[in-house]
Amino acid sequence: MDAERAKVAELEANHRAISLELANAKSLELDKRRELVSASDEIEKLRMKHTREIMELEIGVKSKAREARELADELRLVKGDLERERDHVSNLKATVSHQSTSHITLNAQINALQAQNTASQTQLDAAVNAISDRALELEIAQRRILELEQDARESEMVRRKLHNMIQELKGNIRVFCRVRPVLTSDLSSSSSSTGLVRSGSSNSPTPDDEEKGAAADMSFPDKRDHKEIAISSSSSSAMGFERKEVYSFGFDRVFEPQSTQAEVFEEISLLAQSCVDGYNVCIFAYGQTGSGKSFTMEGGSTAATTGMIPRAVNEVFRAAEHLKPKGWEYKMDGQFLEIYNETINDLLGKGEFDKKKHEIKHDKSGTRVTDVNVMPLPSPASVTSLLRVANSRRTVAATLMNERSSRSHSVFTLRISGTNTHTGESCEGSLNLVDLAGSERLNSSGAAGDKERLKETQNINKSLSALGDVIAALGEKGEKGEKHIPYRNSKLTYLLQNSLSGNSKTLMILNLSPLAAHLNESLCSLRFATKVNNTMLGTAKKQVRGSS
Ligand SMILES: Nc1ncnc2c1ncn2[C@@H]1O[C@H](COP(=O)(O)OP(=O)(O)OP(=O)(O)O)[C@@H](O)[C@H]1O
Repeated sequence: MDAERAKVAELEANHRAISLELANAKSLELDKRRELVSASDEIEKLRMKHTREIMELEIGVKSKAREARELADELRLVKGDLERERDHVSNLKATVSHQSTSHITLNAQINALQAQNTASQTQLDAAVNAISDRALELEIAQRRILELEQDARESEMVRRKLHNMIQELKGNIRVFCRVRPVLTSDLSSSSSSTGLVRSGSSNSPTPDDEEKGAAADMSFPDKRDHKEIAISSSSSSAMGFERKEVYSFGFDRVFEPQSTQAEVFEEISLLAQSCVDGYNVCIFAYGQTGSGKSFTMEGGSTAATTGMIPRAVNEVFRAAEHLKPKGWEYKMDGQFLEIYNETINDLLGKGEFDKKKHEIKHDKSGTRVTDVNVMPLPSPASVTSLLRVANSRRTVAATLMNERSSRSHSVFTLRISGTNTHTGESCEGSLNLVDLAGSERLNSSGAAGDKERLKETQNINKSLSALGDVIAALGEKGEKGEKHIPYRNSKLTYLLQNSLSGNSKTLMILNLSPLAAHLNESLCSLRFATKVNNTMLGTAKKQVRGSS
C-alpha cells in the first residue's frame, strides 16, 4: 500500500508536475499566440509600408521618366543651339580671317597716312606760324584802322562843328532835300491818286511820265559834298520839237533815295544837341503828300527806319547825360499838337476829338498853349509812349476824317530846362519837330463844291504861305534892321514864333517824290525851298542865364 501510496503520491506528484507543465504550456501558448498576433500586426504594417514604398517608387520612376524626357528635349535644343553656334563660329572665323586681311591692309594704309600726316603736320605747323604772323599783322592793321576811324570820326566832328559855326555866323536857315525811293505801291497807284491839279506849264509830264510809277529824271551831280540835285524835263514845242530842260538846285545837303534815316540824322544830330545848350531849334518837313515827310520825321517801327523825332529826342537825352558830370541837370517835357483848319488840336488830350479852344501865349518864360497836356519826359522811353498816344489819336482822327493827317500840320515840342548845380547857370532850349501839311497846289476851284475841302485848302495855303512870308521877312530884317514879322498870320507861325525868330536854329527838310508824275510839284517845292535857303536869318542865340 505504501507502495501504492507511494505510487499514488508519485502519480500525484507527476500529475501536479504535469498540471504545472500544462499550465506553463498554456501560458507559453498564450504568449506565443500574443506574439503571433503582434507578428501578424507587424507583418500587416510592413506590407502597408511596402505598398506605400512601391507607390512612391512608381511616382519617383514616373518623375524620373518625365525628367528624362525633358532632358532629352533640352538636349535636342542644346544640340540645335550647338549646331547654330558652330555655324556662327565658322562664320566668325571667316569674318575674322577677312578682318585680319583688312586689318593688314588698314595697317598698311594707316602707316601710309601717318607718313602723310607727319608731312601735313609739318606743313600745318608752317601754316600756323604763317597765320599767327598774319594775325599779328591783322591786329596791327585793325588797331591802325580803329585809330584812323577814331581820327576820321573826330575830324568829322570837327568838320561838322566848323560847318555849324559857319552856319551860325552866316545866320542862314538850313535846307536839306531828301528824295524818297520809288515804292512798289507807286507802281500800282496812278499819278492822279493824290488828287493834285497841275499847272499847264511847259514842263508838264509827258504821257509816258504819266505811266504808273515812272521815275522822274533826277540826278545828283555833286558826288563829293552831296549839295546838288538836277531835274530834267522834256516837253514838245508848238512846232513839235522836243525840248529838254535841266533845272539845278543847291542845298546844304541833298539826300538821294537810298539814303538811310541814320545818314539824315547824322547831319542834324548837332542841331538836336544844341537844344541842351539853350538854343531853340525848329525842324520842318515840307513837301507834297506822300513825299516822305512822316517817314522822315516819325519813321517806321524798326531800328533802321526810326525817324528824326525819336532819334533827336534820344540825342537830347544823350547830350544831357553827357553834361551831367559838368553839373548840368535837365528837366524835359513834351507836347504834341496838330493844327487843322487853323484850330489847335491837342494830340495828347482825351476823347475822340479835342473840343477845347486853345490859345497861344508868348511871355518871358516862352511860348505856352492854353489847356494842352504837357507830359514830363524823364526818359526816352516816356517819349516813345507820348508818340504812341499822339499817333493813336491821329489815327482815330484820320479814320473819322479821310486823309486828315495829310491836311494838318503836326508840331512836336520838347522843352528842355537845365540848371548847373556847380555854377548856378540855367538855360532854356526847345526842339520843335514839325510835319507840315501836304504842300501840293490844291485847286480851290476844284474844291469849290466841297465846302469843307475848300476851307482846308485855303487854310493850308494860308499857313504855308504865312510860313514863307515869315521866313522872307526875317531875311529882310537881317538885311535892313527892324522889320515887322507877320507871325500872327497863321496859327503855325504864331505857335513857332520863338523858334522861328532869327535867334533860333531852323532846318527845313524838303521831301520830294521821285515820280515823274509829281515833277511839277517837285519843281514848285524846290523853288520854295531855294527861296528859304537864300534867306539870311539872324545869328542863333543861346538862352542862358547866369546865377542871380
Ligand atoms: N526814305 C524812304 N524810304 C522808304 N520808304 C519811304 C521813304 N520815304 C517815304 N517812304 C514811304 O512812302 C510813303 C509815303 O510817305 P509819308 O507817309 O511819309 O509821306 P508824307 O509826305 O508824310 O505824306 P502825308 O502828307 O500824306 O502824311 C510811305 O509808305 C512811306 O513809308
